[in-house]
Amino acid sequence: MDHPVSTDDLSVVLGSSTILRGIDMTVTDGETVALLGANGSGKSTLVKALVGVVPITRGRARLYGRDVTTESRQVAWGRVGYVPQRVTAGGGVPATALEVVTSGLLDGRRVRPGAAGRRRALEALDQVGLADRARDSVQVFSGGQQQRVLIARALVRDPDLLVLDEPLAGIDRDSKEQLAGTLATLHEDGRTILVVLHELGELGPLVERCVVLRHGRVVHDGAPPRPAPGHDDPEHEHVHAHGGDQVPDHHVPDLNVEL
Ligand SMILES: Nc1ncnc2c1ncn2[C@@H]1O[C@H](COP(=O)(O)OP(=O)(O)OP(=O)(O)O)[C@@H](O)[C@H]1O
Repeated sequence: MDHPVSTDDLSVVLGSSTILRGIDMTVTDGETVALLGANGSGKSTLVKALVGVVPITRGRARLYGRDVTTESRQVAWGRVGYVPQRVTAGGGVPATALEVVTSGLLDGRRVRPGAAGRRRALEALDQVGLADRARDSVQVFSGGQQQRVLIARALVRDPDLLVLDEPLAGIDRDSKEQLAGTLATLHEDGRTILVVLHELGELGPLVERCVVLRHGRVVHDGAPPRPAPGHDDPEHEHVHAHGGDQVPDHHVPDLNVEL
């Protein structure tokens, strides 16, 4: 079975630093997996290595069974949508939201995506709630709106595997909920989603498995950390009896895995 993502003893050294150490990770068809970990634990480097942006020093990474280093030309890149961590969608080049999203369809062979492609790009913009801004320059967009344009750019290929690096960072609450809804629909459709997150947040209900990195190693791979019973109840006051005294309990209850 060729899984959407599999890594085998993957290590990445950048400069003189070992960033990832012996990562074994598999994402199976239709799964939604969150990649969690503290700042600098290597989450972005791992997804960059998976999509061939960062060179792999040892071990291997495969997408749909093809080695991203040695079989790069055979990898089904058309099945993969990648949303990098918060970069500007404009890149200094004046372009409308529609142009940026349409460029996600270009694969080096087709010079112009044509009317069908533009229709598809409009649908993708609609999925992120920006259809009405299609013809505006992304340079005037807010950071969160630019992020949504980049997500639309990945969605326009109708990918089977979506790899997103902190897609909700810097996005307002309504847009987060909208994007969570879009990802939920893709998940129900059977797509595979690997998403780098700081906290489960709005995507919590969607995530089936968490891989937690610390100092470039996997320290947890399994069920999402769940709040202790009752702690996710908004009415819960986090006050427990300790030897007869009521002592306020200020620990953060929603992530039991130490990051
Ligand atoms: N090109 C590079 N050269 C050297 N070190 C790098 C390079 N890119 C990243 N690093 C280092 O690798 C480590 C992991 O970075 P990475 O961006 O993967 O972490 P992260 O878990 O995604 O963090 P964050 O949550 O802050 O985005 C960091 O210490 C970073 O400084």
